Parts: sequence; C-alpha cells; structure tokens
Amino acid sequence: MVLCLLNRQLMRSTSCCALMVRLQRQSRGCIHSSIHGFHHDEIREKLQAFPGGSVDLLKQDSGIAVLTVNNPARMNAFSGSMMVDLEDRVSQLESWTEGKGLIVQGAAGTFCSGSDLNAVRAISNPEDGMKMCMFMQDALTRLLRLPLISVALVEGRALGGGAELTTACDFRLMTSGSVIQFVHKHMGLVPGWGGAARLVRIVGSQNALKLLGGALKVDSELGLDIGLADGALEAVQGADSPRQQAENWLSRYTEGSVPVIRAVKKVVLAGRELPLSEALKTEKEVFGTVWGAPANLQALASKSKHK
Ligand SMILES: CC[C@H](C(=O)O)C(=O)SCCNC(=O)CCNC(=O)[C@H](O)C(C)(C)COP(=O)(O)OP(=O)(O)OC[C@H]1O[C@@H](n2cnc3c(N)ncnc32)[C@H](O)[C@@H]1OP(=O)(O)O
Repeated sequence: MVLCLLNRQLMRSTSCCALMVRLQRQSRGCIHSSIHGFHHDEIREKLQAFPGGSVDLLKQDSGIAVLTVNNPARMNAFSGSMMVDLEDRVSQLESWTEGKGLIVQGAAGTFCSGSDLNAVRAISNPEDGMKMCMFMQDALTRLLRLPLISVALVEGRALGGGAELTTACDFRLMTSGSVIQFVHKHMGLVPGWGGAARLVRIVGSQNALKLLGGALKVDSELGLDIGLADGALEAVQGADSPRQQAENWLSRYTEGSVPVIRAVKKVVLAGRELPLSEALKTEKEVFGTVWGAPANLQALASKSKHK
C-alpha cells in the first residue's frame, strides 16, 4: 500500500531522486521513514556534530567480516559520528555478496559502554532522543537482517546501548569476566535501540523483565543459563585470542557454499520475524534459489552419506 502510493507519487513528482533513495532505503529493510517523522539525512547531519571514535570493518577472504566498535578512551561508547559510521558499514555489508559471517566486537578488550554520555547530555530533549532512537533502530535492524550469520564477541562490558547491540547479532559469545548489563533503568530509561523487543525474543518475556527491571549484571554463567549467551570463551594461557576463538566457533556455522549459508540465514530470519504464512512463502522462494544450484548438484553427484 505504502509502496503503491510512493510509486504513484514517483511518477508525478519532480524530485524523483529523493524518492528513489527513500524506496531503495525501504527495500533494504529500513523500518522508519518520513511518515514516522524520521528525516534520515537531517538526523545523520545532527549526529555528525558529535565526533569521536570509529566503527571499522574488515572483510576477510574466509567470508567472515569483523566489525569493531572503536572508541577505547570512552570504553567504546557510541559517539554521534560512530552511529553514522555504523550505518555506513551496514550498507557496505549489505552489498558484500561473498559474505557468510560477521563478528561484532569492541576495541581494546571491552565491548561497548552504550551511547557517549557527552552526546546524550547534548541531545537530552525527547524529540532529539527519538530521532537518535529511530536512527539506531534502523541501523541495528538492518544489521540483524544481513544475510550473514553474526556473533557478538563480548569482552569486558556491554552496557546500555552496548547490551542492545549484542542483541542485534544472531549469537553472543562471552569471555570470562565479561558482563552484559541493560543499565537503562539506572539511567531513568528503557532500551530504545530495539534492544527490549529483541531481548524478549531471545530470552523470553519473563527473563527480559528480570534483566531490564533489575538492571541485572549477566555474566557468562547466567548468560548461558537463560540463553542470552551461546558460548563461553575461557582465557587459557597460550590459547587462541578471543577473536580467533570466535572465528573458530562461527566457522562451524559458516562452513559451506556462500549461497547456501546465506540462504540458511534468510529462512531463519523469515521464521523469526514473519507470520507463518509469509515465512513459508519466503522459505519457498529461498529454496528455489538453492534447488538445482551448483552446491546441490555437486552433493547429488557425490552421493554423499550423512553417517
Ligand atoms: C541507557 C541507554 C543509553 C542509550 O540507549 O543510548 C545508553 O547507552 S547511556 C550509556 C550507558 N552507559 C553508561 O552509563 C556507562 C557509564 N560508565 C561506566 O559505568 C564506567 O565508565 C565503565 C563501567 C564503563 C568503565 O569503568 P572503569 O572504571 O573501567 O573505567 P572509567 O570509568 O575510568 O572509564 C574510562 C573512561 O571512559 C569514559 N566512559 C565510559 N563509558 C562512557 C560513556 N558511555 N560515555 C562517555 N564516556 C564514557 C569514562 O568517563 C572515562 O573517561 P574519563 O575521561 O577518564 O573520565
């Protein structure tokens, strides 16, 4: 319906370009538009006024990329320009057709301490807060919807918005001594980056209520117990670095042909997000892309057995 209206408008409008950009943005899975009072370019510009740190992307030949939240002087808190960086890196990943997996980590041994409180203080009015919230909801929803199997590597602290970021990945790995804490209540807030909605889907509403209502510190043991963590990484002298351990852990799920791994993520995402009838339609369409494709034909020719 919305797309129909937009298409009609497209034919009439003299500013076709702006509309095309909006349509492209919608087709990439953006959830907010100007209809919701979200003026994307305006908020991007506003966020750029709060600089510091970066979000870095490394795409590897293995098909596993590494996204690093990098602002160690502030425990990897998200400045405004880092929020913009994040969106740009997600766009790059959306067009990375050879990708299969993604590790999201923080720089210098800690994950992320949420929003940069200096920026938060400067935009503490509700209107600006809602704009930032919509921007981050969009970026993190697109991150979770990437056709890549993603894992948050949690070292040190994941606080506030940092805890929310972990929920925008398919999996979470926690190193010993690390903590995920939704500190929002202590800040007089609730999650706004989509973290509450995703948390309920990950740990169920009872556990989500406890984690948010109590601002509980989740260590790897509690994380594994309630299903927030998918693995605990031990710090053993001489063992692989946490990043290498995370790559080894993830490679179990990303081993195989690129189209098949991306198809796996797509069907699971459809099941996670869509009503059953819609999810079944998507599954049929994705199935059509792998049936009779090279990996399938090769497996049939090799008469493989699954003992
Ligand atoms: C609540 C939701 C909201 C959102 O959704 O947008 C947020 O995310 S608000 C941010 C929530 N996070 C916090 O409130 C973190 C507050 N900081 C701490 O609790 C501690 O700094 C901690 C536990 C992260 C680290 O403690 P530690 O003793 O190891 O180190 P320091 O405290 O000395 O921190 C080093 C340095 O980093 C600065 N820092 C840490 N977090 C932030 C932040 N979120 N924004 C800005 N700056 C941050 C801290 O102030 C220190 O800087 P310094 O110049 O040395 O004072």
